[in-house]
Amino acid sequence: MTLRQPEPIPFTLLTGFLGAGKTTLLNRLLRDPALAEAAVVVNEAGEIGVDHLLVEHVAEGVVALAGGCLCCSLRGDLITTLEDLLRARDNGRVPPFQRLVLETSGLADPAPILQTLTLHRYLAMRYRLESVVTVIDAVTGPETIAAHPEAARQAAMADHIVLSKTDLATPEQRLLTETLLRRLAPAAIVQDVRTLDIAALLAPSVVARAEFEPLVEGHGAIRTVMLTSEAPLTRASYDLFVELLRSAHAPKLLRLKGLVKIVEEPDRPLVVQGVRHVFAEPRFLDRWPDDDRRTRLIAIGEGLPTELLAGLYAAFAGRVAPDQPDRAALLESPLTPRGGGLMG
Ligand SMILES: Nc1nc2c(ncn2[C@@H]2O[C@H](COP(=O)(O)OP(=O)(O)OP(=O)(O)O)[C@@H](O)[C@H]2O)c(=O)[nH]1
Repeated sequence: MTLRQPEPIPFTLLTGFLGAGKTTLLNRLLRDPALAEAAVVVNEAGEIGVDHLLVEHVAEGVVALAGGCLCCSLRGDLITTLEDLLRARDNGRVPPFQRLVLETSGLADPAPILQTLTLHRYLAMRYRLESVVTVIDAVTGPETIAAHPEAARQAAMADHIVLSKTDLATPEQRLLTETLLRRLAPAAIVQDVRTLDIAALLAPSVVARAEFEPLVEGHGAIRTVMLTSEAPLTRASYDLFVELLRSAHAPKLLRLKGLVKIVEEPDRPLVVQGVRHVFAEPRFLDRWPDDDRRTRLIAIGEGLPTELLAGLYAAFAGRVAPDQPDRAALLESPLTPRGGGLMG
């Protein structure tokens, strides 16, 4: 009697630069019946990830791989995670998921991740790479690609590109992004997120993917700072904290995201979502996604001094809602760096 090889599980790599819209897209995909039986692995560069908390709907099927970047320090962890998932599936400890989606951190170079998965004998037998889906911000895409080699690689390795923020882009910005993508990824199928065809997005790639050597390890001067705090902020202090970060440091603050503990709403965390100077309207989750009820913020920027972000947060957490004179004082405070400050 011969043992039948199990069918390989289709696997989609979801990538895109910091804040491009990967998690937003993932949440949308996971609501689609085509992905109802998917396992999801989310990687983040911070010591403690928050992205997996922001992935809705599949709380139990989401595995977070935080603590480093998959393309640098976490390759071994990725192998272990994917092996563990298979074992749990084979033993019936998790439902027999029919697809794997791996969301990379925004700074990941996809090449070493693909190499890890395609060169590993067992994983290559059990998972079949179906496509690389790259999310590109239609507003900031060209600027990001010009400044960050990781972003250029993510675009160049895509089978499918999803253009996000097309609702915000001017016709000129969009044209510039599309023109650049035609040069960088001529074979990729480009879709607007607003008119997304999910079936087409999940279809196996038919174009042979070019081989890429991994980038040199590390991501230059980009650093991730994780802030955790028991101390809650009042809603007014939160608004001021963000206003300060945004006005004084946005040029070098690539990403700020996480959950904030708010005095007035102890049972619901406030979700912070900032990409450069653009901050989404903050919203409360219905409840804390896990037992950890601390503020957890991740800031990613060029040369971020941890102490300053923590100091700024502490300055706001330590006071009740500042009134106008206090606010003026804070804006003048030495904690409020200017010209090459927090991120400089
Ligand atoms: N207007 C608009 N906002 C969007 C769109 N896609 C994402 N966003 C917003 O952009 C911000 C970042 O989105 P995320 O989905 O968290 O981006 P990400 O790529 O997962 O971010 P990282 O994991 O930090 O790299 C959030 O505030 C989203 O609501 C879009 O198509 N239009």
